[in-house]
Amino acid sequence: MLEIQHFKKSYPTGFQLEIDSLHLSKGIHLIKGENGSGKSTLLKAIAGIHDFEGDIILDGISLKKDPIPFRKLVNYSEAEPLFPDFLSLDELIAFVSKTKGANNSQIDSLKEILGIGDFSKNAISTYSSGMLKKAGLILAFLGKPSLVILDEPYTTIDVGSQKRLTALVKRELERGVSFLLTSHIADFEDFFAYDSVLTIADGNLAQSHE
Ligand SMILES: Nc1ncnc2c1ncn2[C@@H]1O[C@H](COP(=O)(O)OP(=O)(O)OP(=O)(O)O)[C@@H](O)[C@H]1O
Repeated sequence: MLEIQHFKKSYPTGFQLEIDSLHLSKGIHLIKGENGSGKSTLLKAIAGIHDFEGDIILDGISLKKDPIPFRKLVNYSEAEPLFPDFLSLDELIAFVSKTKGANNSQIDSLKEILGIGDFSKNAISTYSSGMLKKAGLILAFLGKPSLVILDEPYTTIDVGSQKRLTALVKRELERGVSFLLTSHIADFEDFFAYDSVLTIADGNLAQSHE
């Protein structure tokens, strides 16, 4: 499903993450690591958000050679999502739905699952932290992604929404969507039957198969 080749990302602060070669099979994968170890750095690169050395290939499509078709296949929910304050979530959903090919029935169903009520009509500037997280999450499920990246998906959302999110991830997995997740929740390793666990430490990544 996903191949990472000769990956290197460094920041002016001196932080560097290097992955010579990594293969992720179709399914669900967990990324673990301490604060500041480089999890979000890797996820942003896979989502095509920031530059890096090397290449990432999803379903045979190279991010470096074919960035637009690649990005159509990847959906990403940030740990701390930021959106323009003056837009409403409904406006964001309409925009992303056009690019990702989502229809109204998918939008309505995702809104119900994630507990997104009338607040989606209001400007982002009025949202609580949980509402903001739900905004990021719904956008990550729109259309027909091959890979959904969820960075800290459970932070700040209420317990009912957490349970429905878990069921949603399991349903989409059965439909053939792959997932890459991070979480600092203590027993998160028990939430899903991961196909592999990736551990980042000291700028390097190790993979173990469950
Ligand atoms: N835009 C940036 N510019 C410079 N340094 C950055 C930038 N983003 C992240 N870093 C640095 O890169 C390192 C890895 O950060 P990253 O956000 O990937 O960690 P993380 O594993 O996701 O952490 P956390 O668990 O706290 O979310 C940190 O040392 C951080 O300070």
